[in-house]
Amino acid sequence: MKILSASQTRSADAYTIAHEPITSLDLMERAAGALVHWLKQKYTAQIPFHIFCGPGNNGGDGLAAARLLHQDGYDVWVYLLEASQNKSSDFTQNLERLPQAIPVVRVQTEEDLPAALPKGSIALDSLFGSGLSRPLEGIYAQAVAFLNRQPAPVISIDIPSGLFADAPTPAQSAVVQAAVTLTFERPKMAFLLPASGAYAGEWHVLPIGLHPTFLEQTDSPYHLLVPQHIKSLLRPRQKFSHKGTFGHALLVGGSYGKMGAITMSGHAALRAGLGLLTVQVPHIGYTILQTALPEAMVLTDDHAHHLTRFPEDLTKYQCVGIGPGLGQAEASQLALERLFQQVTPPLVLDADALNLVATDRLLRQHLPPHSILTPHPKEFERLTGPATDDFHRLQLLKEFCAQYQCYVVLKGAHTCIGTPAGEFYFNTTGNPGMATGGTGDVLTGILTGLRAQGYSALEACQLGVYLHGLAGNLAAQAEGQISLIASDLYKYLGAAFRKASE
Ligand SMILES: NC(=O)C1=CN([C@@H]2O[C@H](COP(=O)(O)OP(=O)(O)OC[C@H]3O[C@@H](n4cnc5c(N)ncnc54)[C@H](OP(=O)(O)O)[C@@H]3O)[C@@H](O)[C@H]2O)[C@@H](O)CC1
Ligand SMILES: Nc1ncnc2c1ncn2[C@@H]1O[C@H](COP(=O)(O)OP(=O)(O)O)[C@@H](O)[C@H]1O
Ligand SMILES: [K+]
Repeated sequence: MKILSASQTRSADAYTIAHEPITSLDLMERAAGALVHWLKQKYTAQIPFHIFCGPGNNGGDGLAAARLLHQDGYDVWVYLLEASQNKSSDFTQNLERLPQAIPVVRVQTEEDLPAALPKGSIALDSLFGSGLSRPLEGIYAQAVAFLNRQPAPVISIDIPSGLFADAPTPAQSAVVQAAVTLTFERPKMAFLLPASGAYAGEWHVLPIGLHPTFLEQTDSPYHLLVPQHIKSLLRPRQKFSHKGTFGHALLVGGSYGKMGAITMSGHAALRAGLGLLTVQVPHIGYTILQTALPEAMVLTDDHAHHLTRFPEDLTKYQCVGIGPGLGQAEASQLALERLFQQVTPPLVLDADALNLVATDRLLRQHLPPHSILTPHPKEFERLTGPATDDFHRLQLLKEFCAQYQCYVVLKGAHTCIGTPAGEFYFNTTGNPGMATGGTGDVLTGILTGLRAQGYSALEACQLGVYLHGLAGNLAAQAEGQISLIASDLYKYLGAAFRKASE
């Protein structure tokens, strides 16, 4: 699903108004109807709503929602913050349509704000939406500070006021801290990035029937991974298939004290449907692997504690995953240099393999094209240099993927897959329970297992990242987020495959 910029959203609104056709006022009515429908599912008419409206169409949404909630028997208070001269015409018309019975407070100075919102009420933030053109100041910033100190939960309409949809919001700006954001048609980029995403709280997308032709014809490099797409990628097993049908992968890693990482990757690769798995570990890992992962074949390095060489013949493997628990011994770095100078099967590089690539220019220069790299933000910035903000990090991601013709899985709450073609795919599954050691190793195993089965690099990244997060969600449902550990992810991977194919 494409993610649209604020200006594309404006064009989508305009296109819908012209081609459906529908008046702008009626489109706003539809948006407000979707908002109120959502609110009514969640809150009974005993809950009072305090609605803070700005001068633009976002404020217009708030006014229309106030009228609809009032008609449905809810207690509603409206606070008008319209210092701006440019009130939108839909705002003005919705103000005229506001029933007399709704109390309206005109807020021009801080003194006009109430001391506090009554206990048990909900605040709706419709101060500014995607039309925000500069940081909030004066009474608008004061209203934001007021909302942020209320115990009442704040529900933001379309986007937390003060947050830029698709550019960095300057530090120290006044931004509403929403408990929930109800956003129209598509999530905004800002929701997917760590610095800004926290303001949106839990966000829900409300479809408002923007014109499908516009959505189809508009190009965006930014995409969201959605269940329908994931389902379309999954390949069901055929009756006469055999283990050879599902690929043979090699996983390389593990070092003294870090054998768990490669063991978990191995479990995950097999649970991802892989036909055959060989794991290469340093000598001390032999018994550990044979015991903990009897389904895998094991090759041992001559060295007891770390990797010094890759197998001579790699042609029998359809994918090689390198990195979990690898360590950064000089001999391992040399082994990687030798590997990169030959023709290799598709590679998945993680953890210390990435750290070695980051410190060794030769390795970077010879990075085999179409490799999959799976850094967390710190590992990523070791590869590219520091990012000044989340949007700059995406720019670095784009440049890195283009320069090295590789796929980068930039891990986080909304993991982002960067591609050589300059596209970005944001994940929608996963939860903070997954912020625990070893979950990245599990992802490496899943990606290696999928790639070896013949999924393309992009397909493997999309499927792997989505299923890894979905397994995390299913594990959290059963075990809770706090107690979730990395091995739960491959325990629930089967359930994730089943759910994704429903
Ligand atoms: N039919 C449709 O189009 C639909 C639209 N929908 C809704 O519309 C919302 C977008 O509406 P919008 O474009 O009117 O923008 P919005 O954010 O309300 O305010 C812009 C106004 O604020 C002003 N302003 C900006 N920054 C400012 C600042 N820092 N401090 C002070 N003023 C500032 C700016 O003035 P200017 O920048 O020119 O000074 C302008 O006057 C969207 O999020 C969704 O909720 C839905 O109903 C679906 C149908
Ligand atoms: N808050 C979060 N929400 C969703 N997923 C998360 C969150 N925190 C971490 N994850 C996921 O957990 C994994 C952590 O990987 P990584 O940092 O490499 O861990 P490790 O090195 O311990 O294996 C990534 O796939 C990441 O997307
Ligand atoms: K808002």
